[in-house]
Parts: sequence; structure tokens; C-alpha cells
Amino acid sequence: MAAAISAKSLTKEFGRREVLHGVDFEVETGSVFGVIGPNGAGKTTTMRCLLDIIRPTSGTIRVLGTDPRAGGPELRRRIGYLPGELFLAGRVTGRTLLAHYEAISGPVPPGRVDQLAERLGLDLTRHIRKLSKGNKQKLGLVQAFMHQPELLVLDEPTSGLDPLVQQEFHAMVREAKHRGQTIFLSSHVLSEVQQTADTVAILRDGRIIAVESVSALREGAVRRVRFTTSGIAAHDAVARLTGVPGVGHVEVLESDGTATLSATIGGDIQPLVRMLASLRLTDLVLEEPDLEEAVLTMYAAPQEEPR
Ligand SMILES: Nc1ncnc2c1ncn2[C@@H]1O[C@H](COP(=O)(O)OP(=O)(O)OP(=O)(O)O)[C@@H](O)[C@H]1O
Repeated sequence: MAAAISAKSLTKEFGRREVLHGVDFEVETGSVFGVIGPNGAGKTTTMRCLLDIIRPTSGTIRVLGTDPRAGGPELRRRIGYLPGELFLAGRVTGRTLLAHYEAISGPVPPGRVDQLAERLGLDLTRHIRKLSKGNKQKLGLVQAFMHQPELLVLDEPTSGLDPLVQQEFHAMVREAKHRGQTIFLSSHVLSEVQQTADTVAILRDGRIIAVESVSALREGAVRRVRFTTSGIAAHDAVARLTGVPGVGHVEVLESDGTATLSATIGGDIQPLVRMLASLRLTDLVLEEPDLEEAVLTMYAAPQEEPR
């Protein structure tokens, strides 16, 4: 099956500054593809090139088999786009705005807008200018999903959403994939992409430094663990912790009656969980894997040699 998106040797200059330096990737039809990278890495720029909002300086792009430059409104209707920054000025209600978008995006199944709004907890009767950031984001999501496009391009889709709504969004992504839609999304949070994506591309300073399946990425991710234990001397706790495979950077934060230790853990957490189960814990925090730490650990290769 042809790729839903293919980008080859994409470069983009703004003035004399090149911000994409030969980006290559392919997104399989029907898959969820996440691009992660720190602020300014070029995620939004890449997405805007895919949608022909801006044009690459060089390189080739195919979106749903078509060059976005030539696709026009017909191609645009097959795509749902959530921009990173929504400019929703106006005195109209959410419902009116969505009706306006429907005229551009093509038919929306009956009841679909209300169903999506209800799932996300969005009041469509409110004026847009009165909506909070999170509610504007929900409106943007309804707009992107409502016509069930073949391809969804979502720039930082959960930005501003509370955790429950984020969960609902993840369910929407799973359902879209189940229907055969392709999803291309960006985030700077690895944990978010892990929950939804099949494949992750890591973009740093305008270069894709790795494309990995999510399972491979998760295995390589480094997390920080912190726990407090009683009834054991700090140095004994340190010895046990140090003996766990994948543990590093062990530190004693407190050793006054109880011992509080912190460390990093990479890869499988099972051995750590087993060791912790043997202690009397009064506190335990296993943090989300840190994007930078995970990326730097797995892809410590110098940037001059991108894959
Ligand atoms: N219109 C523009 N004119 C000049 N420079 C731009 C323009 N748009 C983006 N840039 C620059 O291109 C680089 C990549 O920006 P981009 O917005 O694509 O990054 P990003 O990965 O989406 O970051 P963020 O996570 O902060 O949204 C940045 O250095 C940014 O300043």
C-alpha cells in the first residue's frame, strides 16, 4: 500500500536560515505516526509544508499520493488539520464556526459534531472569543475529526487539555486508526506519543535523528524513580538499588530515620519493581520517561551523522 505521507530531502529556509535540513520520512497508511522533538525542532514547519501552508525550499512531498502544491481544495478535504496555534477570533459560536468549516472540509455525518463535542466536554453554544485555551483546542479537534478525513495532521493535539480529556482524545485516535484513517501528530512529550503512536520520529534541530517503533523506544526510555523506605539503613538500600539491572545515578536524598533514594532506570522496570516490593515503602514516585534523557541516551550519536 502506498504511504499516506512521504517526505524526501525536505529543506526549508526562512530568509537565510535553514530550519529543516533534509528531512526524510514515510507514514504508512492506517498508522499513527508521532513526531517528537524539543521546541523549535521543526515539527510545525514540517506539518505546514505537508499542508502547503508554506512551501519547502527543496525536497519532495507526497500526501495521500498527491503533491500538496497541486492537490488544492480536493486534497485539503481529505485531511483534518489541527494547527499548533489556533486563531479563533470572532463573535460566532463554536457551532457556527464548525458549520463554516464543514462547507470547506466536506460533509460531516449527522450528529457527529455533537457526539465529538460531548465526548470532549465542549459547549458549542458559547462564543468562541469567550472560550478558554483548552476549550479552543477542543473546538480545533472537533474541526479536524468531524469529517472523518483519510489523514489527520495534529500539531500538539493535547496542549491545554486536562488529563481526562487527553484520555478521550487518545480514544479518538485509536478509533480513527481502527477505521483506517492515518494520523500524523506532534508532541514534545514522549509519554503522550507512546500512548497513541505505532511509530515515532525524533526531530532535533531540523533533522530526523531516529525513526523507531514505540515498543523499541519505550524499552530504551530512562525514567527517574524516587522512594522512601523505613526499617533499612540507607547504605543497604543503596546496595540493593545499585544491584538492579538498568539502574544508574543512585543518590541518597535523606537518611534520617527513613531513607529517601533516587535513581534512573532504563529499560525493563520489572527487576526494580521486584526489589521495591521487598522494602517497606512509605513513598514511591516513578516518573514519566524524560524525552531528552531518553533521546540522548538512545541516540547519543553526534548530530553531524543523522540517520
Ligand atoms: N515564519 C517563520 N519565520 C522565521 N523563522 C521561523 C518561522 N517559522 C518557524 N521558524 C523557525 O523555525 C524553527 C522551527 O520552528 P517550528 O515551529 O517548526 O518548531 P517546532 O518543533 O514546531 O517547535 P514548538 O514545539 O516550539 O512548536 C524555529 O527556530 C523557528 O523560530
